[in-house]
Amino acid sequence: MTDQAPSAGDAGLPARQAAITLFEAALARRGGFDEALSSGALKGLEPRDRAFARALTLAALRHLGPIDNALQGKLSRPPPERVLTILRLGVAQAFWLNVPDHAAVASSVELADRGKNTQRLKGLVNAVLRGLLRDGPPMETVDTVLPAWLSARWRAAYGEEALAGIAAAVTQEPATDLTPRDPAEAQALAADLEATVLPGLTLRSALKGDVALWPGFAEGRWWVQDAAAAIPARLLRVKPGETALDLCAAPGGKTLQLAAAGATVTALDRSAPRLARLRDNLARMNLTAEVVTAEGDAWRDERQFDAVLLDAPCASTGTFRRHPDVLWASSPADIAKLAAVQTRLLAATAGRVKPGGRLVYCVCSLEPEEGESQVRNFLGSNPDFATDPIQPGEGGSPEASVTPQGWLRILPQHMAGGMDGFFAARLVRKA
Ligand SMILES: C[S@@+](CC[C@H](N)C(=O)[O-])C[C@H]1O[C@@H](n2cnc3c(N)ncnc32)[C@H](O)[C@@H]1O
Repeated sequence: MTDQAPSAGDAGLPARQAAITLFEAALARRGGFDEALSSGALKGLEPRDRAFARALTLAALRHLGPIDNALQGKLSRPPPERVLTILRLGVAQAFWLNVPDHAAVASSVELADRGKNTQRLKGLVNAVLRGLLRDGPPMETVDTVLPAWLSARWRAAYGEEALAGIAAAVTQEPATDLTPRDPAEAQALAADLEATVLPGLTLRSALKGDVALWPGFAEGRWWVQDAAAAIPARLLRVKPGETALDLCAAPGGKTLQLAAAGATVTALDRSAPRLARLRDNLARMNLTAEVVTAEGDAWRDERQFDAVLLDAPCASTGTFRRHPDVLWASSPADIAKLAAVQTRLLAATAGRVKPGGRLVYCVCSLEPEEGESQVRNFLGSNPDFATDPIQPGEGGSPEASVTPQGWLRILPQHMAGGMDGFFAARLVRKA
C-alpha cells in the first residue's frame, strides 16, 4: 500500500498517462520497464506524480495475473490493448494504491475518452471497472498469481509447497535493503534508517521515497542491495590486499562490497552505460576499482586473481519482487539463450583464477539451467576445480538455502519478509 496517490482530477492524469507508457513498455519486452524509465517516460512530472506512476505500474504488474483473471469474467472478448491497460491500471489503483473507487473509475474513463481509439469504449471501461470494484480484490492463488509456464517449471524444480511460498512472495511489496560500507556501522545506521539488521548485516529499512534523501546516502555510508544479492560477494571472503575480478560487474553492488572489504578490484562489464553507473557508485562510496569495458569471454588479459566473481547475465526470474515485469516479459527461449551465454562465460573464467584461488558463480534466477546445471557441467569439464561447500549462515546464507552439494539455492521465502531468488556456488581451483 502507498499513500502517494495524487487527486483524481486532471492533476493525476499525466501520472496515469505515464503509467500507461511504463506498463506497456514493461510487457512489450524484457527490460522494457527500465528502458522506458531511462528514456524519459516520467519526464516533466512532479516528484509526487512520478512516484505515483511508478508505484501504480509496479502494483499492476505485481497483481497482473489476478487482475486479468478477474477481468476475463467481465469481458466477452479481449478489448484493444490500450483499453485493457486502462482497465488493469484502474483496478490496481483502487485495490493497491488507496485511490478511492470513484476516482479510479473517473480517471480511467477520462483516459479512455482522451484516446482516439479508445473513446468509443469509455462506457465499457466504466461498466467493467464498477463491476470489478463491487466484487472486491481479485483472488490471489498460485494459479492466478504466476504465469502458467513459470509455475509449471518451479513446481517441477522445487515442489508444491515451495511453489506456494514463491507465489506468496509475488504479491508482497518488498522493503528496501541496504548494504553498509562498513559492516561495523550496521547497528548505528539501523537506528537512523528505521532498519532491522538482517543476517549478514544487511539493513532492511522501513523508510519510503527517494533514497538519495535518506541519512548517510550522500556521505556514502551504504548502498541499495537486496539481502540475497549481497550474499555471493561475501562468500568470496576477500582479505585486504588480495586481487579480485568482478567479471559482470555493472552497476556495481558486488564490486562495492569487494572494494569495501579491501581487495584490489578489477570490475569488467560489456556495457559502457552500466559501467558509468558503476563509476558513479564507486565515487559516491569513495572506493576505487580498475574499470574495464570488454566482453568477459574475449577480454585479452593474462592476469590471474585470488578471487573471481561471475554474476552472470540471466533471466532474472528471482528478482520478481522488485521487478515483477520479469514474470510477464520473459520466455523459455530467453532462459535457453542466457544459459548458453553463462556456459561460455564460465568456461572463460576458469583460467582467470589463480591456483588455490576462489570462484563464486551466481545468478539472480530461479531456473536450474542457469544455476545447478551450469556448475555441474563446469565441474565435469574442469577437474582442477572443486566445490568449497557454503556453510549455513555464512555471509547471511539462510540455512534452508544450502543444498546437499554445498551450493545455495535461495528461494524468496527463505527469509521472513522475503529476499530475491538466487543461486550461488563457491569453487576452489586446486593449488
Ligand atoms: C546480473 S548483472 C550484474 C550485476 C552486478 N554484478 C551488480 O551486483 O551490480 C549482469 C551484467 O553482465 C553484463 N554482461 C552481459 N554479458 C556480458 C559479457 N559477455 N561480458 C561481460 N559482461 C556481460 C551485463 O551488462 C550486466 O551488467
